[in-house]
Amino acid sequence: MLKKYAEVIINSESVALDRKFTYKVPEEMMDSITIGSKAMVPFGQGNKKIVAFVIGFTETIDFNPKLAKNIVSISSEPLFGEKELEIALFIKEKYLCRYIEALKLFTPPGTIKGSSNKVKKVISVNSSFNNSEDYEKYKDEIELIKKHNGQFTKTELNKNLNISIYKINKMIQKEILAVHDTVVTRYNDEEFKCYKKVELTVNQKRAVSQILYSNNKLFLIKGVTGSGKTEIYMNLVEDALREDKSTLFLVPEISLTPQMIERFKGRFGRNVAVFHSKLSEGERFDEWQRVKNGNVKLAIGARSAIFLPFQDLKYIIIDEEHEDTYKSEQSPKYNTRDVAEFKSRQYGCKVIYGTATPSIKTFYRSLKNEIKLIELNERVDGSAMPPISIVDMRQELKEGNRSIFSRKLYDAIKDRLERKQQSIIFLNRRGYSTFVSCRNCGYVFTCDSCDISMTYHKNGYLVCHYCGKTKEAPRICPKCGSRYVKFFGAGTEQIEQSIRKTFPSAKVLRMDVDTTRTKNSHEKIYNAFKNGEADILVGTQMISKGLDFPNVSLVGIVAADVTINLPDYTASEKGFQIITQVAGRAGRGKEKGEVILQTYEPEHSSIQFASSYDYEGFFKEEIKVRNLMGYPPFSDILEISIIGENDNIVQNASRDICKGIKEILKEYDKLEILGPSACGVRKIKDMYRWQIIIKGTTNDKINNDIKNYVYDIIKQEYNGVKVSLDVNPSNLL
Ligand SMILES: Nc1ncnc2c1ncn2[C@@H]1O[C@H](COP(=O)(O)OP(=O)(O)OP(=O)(O)O)[C@@H](O)[C@H]1O
Ligand SMILES: [Zn+2]
Repeated sequence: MLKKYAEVIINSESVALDRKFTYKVPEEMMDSITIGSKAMVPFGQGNKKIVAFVIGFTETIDFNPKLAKNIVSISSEPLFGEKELEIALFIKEKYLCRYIEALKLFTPPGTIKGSSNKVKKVISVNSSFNNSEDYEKYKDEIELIKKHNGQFTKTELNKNLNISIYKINKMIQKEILAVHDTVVTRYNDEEFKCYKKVELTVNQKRAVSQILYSNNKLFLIKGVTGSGKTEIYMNLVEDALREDKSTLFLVPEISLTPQMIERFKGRFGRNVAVFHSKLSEGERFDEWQRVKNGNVKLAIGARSAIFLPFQDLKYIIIDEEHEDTYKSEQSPKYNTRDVAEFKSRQYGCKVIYGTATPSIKTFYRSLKNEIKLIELNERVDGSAMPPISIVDMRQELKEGNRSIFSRKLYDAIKDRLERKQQSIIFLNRRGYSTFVSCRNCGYVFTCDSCDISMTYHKNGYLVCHYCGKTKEAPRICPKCGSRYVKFFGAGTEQIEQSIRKTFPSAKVLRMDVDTTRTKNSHEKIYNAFKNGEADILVGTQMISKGLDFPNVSLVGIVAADVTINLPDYTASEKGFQIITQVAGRAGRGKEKGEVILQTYEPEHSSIQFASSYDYEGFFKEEIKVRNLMGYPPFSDILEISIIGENDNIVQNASRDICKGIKEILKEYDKLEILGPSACGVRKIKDMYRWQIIIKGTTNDKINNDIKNYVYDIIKQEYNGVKVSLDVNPSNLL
């Protein structure tokens, strides 16, 4: 086709501009313009030049050709290719986002703004230099610099090799030294200790060859904690490398632990790209380029790494498959699993899901043979799974124990301290006390901006975990003036404090959002615990997965109830998963492991099944409930959130929208429309939140019809209100 006209998407967040625009391609550009070209185009009345992305070509247009404007210029290299465009369009349709949002997923970080390689001016000895008189004079410096040719800048030479700036300048003047630009690598180039290859167990070998030789494209490795899944992944990476092909290894953000990177870089060398949200834009740019240039054949990354520009993928591995973080919560609200499977269809690569506790949906798909199931039911060393004993905390209270620790957990911690073994104490709640209330009138201290109680932190402040607002902890109730202000519930801070008090000799570390804010803090805590500098690690879900410390023989779950009681249809699933995962941290070395689980609801099915490591039992029961209630995997969910500053207006808008949607969906009697109702947390950051939920067998067309309708009514009638749509959100809170 002649590239007479180009269809472009304007780089703008405005909903009104969310469509294709057509521009004329000047003749001199016809050869170089392609899909993915970044173009400058004149726009609007004033013909202001703005950035746009080329997504297609056409020979005819449906308006007066005289009105077609010319593209002004294009970038020398396209930012994305046809395959990437296909995925972007898939995401736009399925996850109801705008063109530009979907396209931006594929543009290298910062390139729209004009980021580029970082260069610095380094110095080396001029290759043509041969003046013996000068050589004698500067002999020492020349020899020194030669050893580090092209490595240092002027100031670095001065600092590292102790040569005066004056001398350096002089030598440059005399053309002994030459200055030139070099690209600075902004990725971590650290060398890691070799992570030795091991002989695979029979089960691991079987898993690897099933993946290698089967015609299936999708696999689920369901392997108990400590069954050696990582080693299987590494064998796949090697298999790809043998053919000079690439592997993408995805992990949840919080599992992107130093341990993981250490292992992969220790096995495969420095040429491993690492990609996650804590990197700076420059670092992300450089990693992106390394992949694009084919300089790395393996990337480890969190969700967004799925968009790295690999063209020769053989495997996409998704570790801890059950994790929520594979679903994006911001627009585009894509599900990484869907994108991976789309890529599999495009490139023919295999997708491997791995976890000890598959999500209900993925396991269900494996039973229907959409995904090939591979099971590993034993730990690598054949050791038993650490037994989980349940402690009923109601009974403890009855018998006069008011402490956070049951007697059993107390004894176990004490025992490990004596035997110089390590313990992990888990509580999925940070802070000191979960909420503060007045015993006299019942007043609960809540955040002014959010409909949520504030958490007491040890520094004497109340903190809102939704918006981060703080206020000084009160002594007197602001409502009734009483002095009986009491702190309820425990968080990780209090656990830490409590352990320090009860076991003064114990060395304790804490890992949660509050202790890992700075860049390398996570790594420091991890290393300290690994090196045996502490006896006890206290933490939230951050410590629940992936960690492999052989000296940990005790895991204490302080209050399992926290994880199973969220008002959401996935609560049981999440509860089961997290208990199993944390329990799996125990007994991974020579010592036998033990898990003590404290709860007020020992009869809860998640707790019962988890305590006997009975995934199948749990699944059977949960899938029944889902079927009965019509929840996924038996339906799809479209969640429409309506958000605004004024609760009344938000409610009114929600009702109107709901009415309209009922009208649109009236032929689809199998779809259930729930709401409008206030969200689980009704107000966050001063914004009121309502939701409408559509449940049933929806499809892209229905969803897009609803999207268009909703955006229209908002535009026309409810200017101050925002809506967002989410397809199969990971929870409905
Ligand atoms: N074939 C093997 N021989 C000896 N040791 C092995 C072998 N495979 C794995 N290991 C070791 O077993 C331990 C557990 O493996 P790994 O961390 O991969 O488990 P996992 O299945 O990923 O568990 P989790 O789900 O808890 O993360 C590691 O210390 C690993 O080095
Ligand atoms: Zn708040």
